[in-house]
Amino acid sequence: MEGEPVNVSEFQELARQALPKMYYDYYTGGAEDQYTLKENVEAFHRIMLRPRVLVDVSRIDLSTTVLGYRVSAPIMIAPTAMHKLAHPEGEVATARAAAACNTIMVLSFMSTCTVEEVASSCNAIRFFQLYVYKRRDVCAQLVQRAERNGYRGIVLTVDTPRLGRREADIKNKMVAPQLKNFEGLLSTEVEDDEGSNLEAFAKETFDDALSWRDLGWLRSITSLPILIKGVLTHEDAIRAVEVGVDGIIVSNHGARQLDYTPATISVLEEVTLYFPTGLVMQFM
Ligand SMILES: Cc1cc2nc3c(=O)[nH]c(=O)nc-3n(C[C@H](O)[C@H](O)[C@H](O)COP(=O)(O)O)c2cc1C
Ligand SMILES: CCCCC(=O)C(=O)O
Repeated sequence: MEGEPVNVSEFQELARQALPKMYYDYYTGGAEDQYTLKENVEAFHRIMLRPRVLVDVSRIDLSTTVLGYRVSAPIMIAPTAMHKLAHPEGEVATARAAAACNTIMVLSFMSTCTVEEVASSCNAIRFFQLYVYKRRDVCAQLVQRAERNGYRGIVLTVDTPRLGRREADIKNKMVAPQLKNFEGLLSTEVEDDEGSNLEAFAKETFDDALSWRDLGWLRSITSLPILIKGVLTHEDAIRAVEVGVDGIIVSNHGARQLDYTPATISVLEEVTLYFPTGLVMQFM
C-alpha cells in the first residue's frame, strides 16, 4: 500500500500485517460458512443513494441524541472484546477516541482493561455491555461497578446463549486471556485444548437458560437504562418494548453468532417500522 491508509479496507490490511494470525482471525472472522459475514457487506452495496441537488450544505449538523446524550453523529462504538490483543493500551485508547469524537463507547463485558481503568481514563460517555453468566453474582458485581463508575446504560447482549462456531478460532486454538475485570471472581482459563478456548470458556460460563424473564432480575440490580442488543425481528422488538427495555440494538453480532441470519442493515426497516424513532439503533 502506498502512503497513509485512506479507508477502512486499507486499515484492515495494515492490521493483517501487524497482528498475530490468531488474533487477526478472531477479530475479522464470522461464524460457520461466513455467509452472513459476506452479506453484512454486500447488503450495504445494494443500497444506492438518491441525491437531491441545490441544497445549502455549507453548515451541516449530524448530531443527535441517544438516551438523552448528545453525540456528534449517529455513530457509536459497539462493544468488542479484548482490545489489548491488538494494542497494549486496549479499551482505554478506544475510550479516548470516543471522547475525541463526541460519541458514546459501549465497553465490552469481555474487555481487557477494567471498568474502572476505562472510567478514569477520560470523560467519554460510556455504556456497559453485559453477558449473563451462570454465576449471576459475578454479573451483578460488574453491573454495580459500572454504575458506581459513571456508566450510563447497560447493554444486554441477547444473541449469545453460546458462542458462534468460528472455524478459524477452532483451527487456531484461540486462547482467551485472563480478564482483569474478573480477577478474584472467576478464571477465564479452561482445560479444553481441543479447539477454540474461547468457545469452551463461553460454553462453561455463559447462561444458556437466559430468557425474557431475566430482564426482571436485571432491573432489580440496577437503576440504569437497559438496552438489548441482538434483535433481528419485529416480533422480538415488540416483546422487548412490552417488557420495558429502554432501547433496542438491531444486530447480528457482526455475523459471528448464527450464520444465515439476514444482514443487520436489511432488517433495520422491518424493526423500525413498528417503533417511534429513538428506540432502535444498529451498530457497525
Ligand atoms: C472482534 C469482535 C468482538 C466483539 N465482541 C463483542 C462483545 O464482547 N460483546 C458484544 O455484545 N458484541 C461483540 N461484538 C459484536 C459487535 O458489538 C457488533 O455487533 C458487530 O461488530 C457489528 O455487527 P452488527 O451491525 O450486526 O451489530 C464483537 C465484534 C467483533 C468484530
Ligand atoms: C466469549 C467472548 C465473546 C466476545 C464476543 O462477543 C465476540 O467475540 O463476538
